[in-house]
Amino acid sequence: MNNKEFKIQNSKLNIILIGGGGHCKSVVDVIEQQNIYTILGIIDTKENIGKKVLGYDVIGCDDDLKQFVSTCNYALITVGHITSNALRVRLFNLAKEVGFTLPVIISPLAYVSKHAKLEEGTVVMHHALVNASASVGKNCIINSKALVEHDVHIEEHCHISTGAIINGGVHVKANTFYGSNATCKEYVTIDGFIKAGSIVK
Ligand SMILES: CC(=O)SCCNC(=O)CCNC(=O)[C@H](O)C(C)(C)COP(=O)(O)OP(=O)(O)OC[C@H]1O[C@@H](n2cnc3c(N)ncnc32)[C@H](O)[C@@H]1OP(=O)(O)O
Repeated sequence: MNNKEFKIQNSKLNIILIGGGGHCKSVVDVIEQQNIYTILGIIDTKENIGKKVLGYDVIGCDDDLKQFVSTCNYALITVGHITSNALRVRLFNLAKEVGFTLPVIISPLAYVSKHAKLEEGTVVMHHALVNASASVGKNCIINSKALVEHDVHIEEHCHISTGAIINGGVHVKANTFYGSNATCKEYVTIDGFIKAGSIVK
């Protein structure tokens, strides 16, 4: 390794991922492509400590979170959200409480307008598009190939699933699950559980 490579590797920021299931795997891929953070390990249930997710060690469970803050400033909630987001919300609040910073993670394969605003702990996955004047609250998942159009306002703790379309000016209330391939009329308000493939008018 030459000097330049060494400096680049050491200038990367450490992050831990909280939740070691399927969504975690997709987020690992985004973070690896982004090449800004070094994944120190995964937090999952006690039974899974010592196992690996895509080569990264499960290093602890929720109870251990506080001990990692001194070696790692950054964390992201990588538990998924389909039937309920209660666990994502609880872990987000816990991570904040113990002192982690929850960054915005954007895939290098996504497009996020410089006129859009994203809040802490939100992830924008591969090939998603967030257009001008859109805003996305904290701890949201904008999943692969989702389209969030101009002037959309998404409140906190929402999951906009794979391939979903949110047309211009729509307001998505907090904790909403918006299923894969769902679409909607422009400037409507969306709240709750929207099934995959729905049309919201
Ligand atoms: C990377 C990724 O994989 S992102 C994954 C994104 N996944 C999706 O978009 C699919 C989400 N699921 C759905 O939209 C629906 O389950 C469907 C459309 C696939 C099936 O719907 P239906 O056949 O009409 O089934 P039904 O209405 O009985 O609901 C089935 C499931 O939907 C979910 N569901 C339906 N309504 C609700 C609701 N109001 N709140 C929470 N969950 C609900 C539950 O998971 C339910 O499972 P259960 O059997 O444990 O209750």
